[in-house]
Amino acid sequence: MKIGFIGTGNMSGAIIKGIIDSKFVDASDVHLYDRNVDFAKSRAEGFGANATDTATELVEAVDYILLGVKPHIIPAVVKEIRDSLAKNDKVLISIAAGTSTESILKTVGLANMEQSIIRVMPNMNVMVGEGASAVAGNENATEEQVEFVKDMFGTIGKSWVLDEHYFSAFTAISGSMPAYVFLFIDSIARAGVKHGLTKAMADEIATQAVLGSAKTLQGTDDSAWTMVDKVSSPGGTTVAGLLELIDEGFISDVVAGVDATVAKDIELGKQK
Ligand SMILES: NC(=O)C1=CN([C@@H]2O[C@H](COP(=O)(O)OP(=O)(O)OC[C@H]3O[C@@H](n4cnc5c(N)ncnc54)[C@H](O)[C@@H]3O)[C@@H](O)[C@H]2O)C=CC1
Ligand SMILES: O=C(O)[C@@H]1CCC=N1
Repeated sequence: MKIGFIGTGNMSGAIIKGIIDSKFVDASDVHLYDRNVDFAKSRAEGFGANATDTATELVEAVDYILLGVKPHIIPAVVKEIRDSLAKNDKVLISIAAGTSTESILKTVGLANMEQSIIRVMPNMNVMVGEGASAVAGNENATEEQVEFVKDMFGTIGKSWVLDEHYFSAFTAISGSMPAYVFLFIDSIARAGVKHGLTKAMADEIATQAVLGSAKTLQGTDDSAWTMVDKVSSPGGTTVAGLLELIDEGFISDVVAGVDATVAKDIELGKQK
């Protein structure tokens, strides 16, 4: 299968790197187009992939087209490629936050074309093969097409087929989550600096501690909460810090952050 990317910024770049590194696709079967044509060309050169001068040229060249542009740009891009889509049996993939498959069909008049659209919410960690991506097909997408896209994201992390209804929640606890984890790591490291470590050393230690904790949790049947108990020795250091964190609002702060992310995703959807 040939896969095309319209918009080759941060997220597309992470996905392209992931699917080429994992050998899901050969670089020669990847085609890139960006409004900034020179940028797409240099990206393509770096990956050993192809670049096109127009979006319609890209559509002609591939089987699956991933829209890697910001949510508000989606209608303009789909309008641009609508005629090429109509002539061919191509599958559209959208990774845009707050953008339902139905809104893509409606806003750009694809509704009469039985256009297959597959919505994916990945996260930045696809870059290192550790993404967490949700996949949902619209009513025109075949099971085979949905499976193909699930497999594509499954080679660069974990992927689940998920009802679109849950995409806002998924965006909050996965799509946006790397930023929140980076903030957590930075906060931990900063605390280390307060207590005398260098920032470089503290960054490295905090990153490894978070990585190891995630791996430990993945490797056990115990819940996160049970693991909290296992680290907390009676009368020890952990429980002292834990109670202070909870007292200072750690749990409710995290939930409030997730709530705000969900609300923004819903708001983005309404702006269409
Ligand atoms: N950054 C992230 O961690 C994640 C982003 N997303 C979604 O991915 C999408 C892209 O986000 P980023 O990669 O962060 O944005 P970005 O700003 O890094 O990349 C967007 C690219 O689209 C190009 N572009 C703009 N207008 C265009 C047009 N008319 N035709 C062709 N190319 C055009 C820009 O030149 C740019 O290279 C968004 O819809 C976002 O919601 C989803 C999950 C995670
Ligand atoms: O911040 C955003 O809107 C995108 C969606 C998930 C991660 N980045």
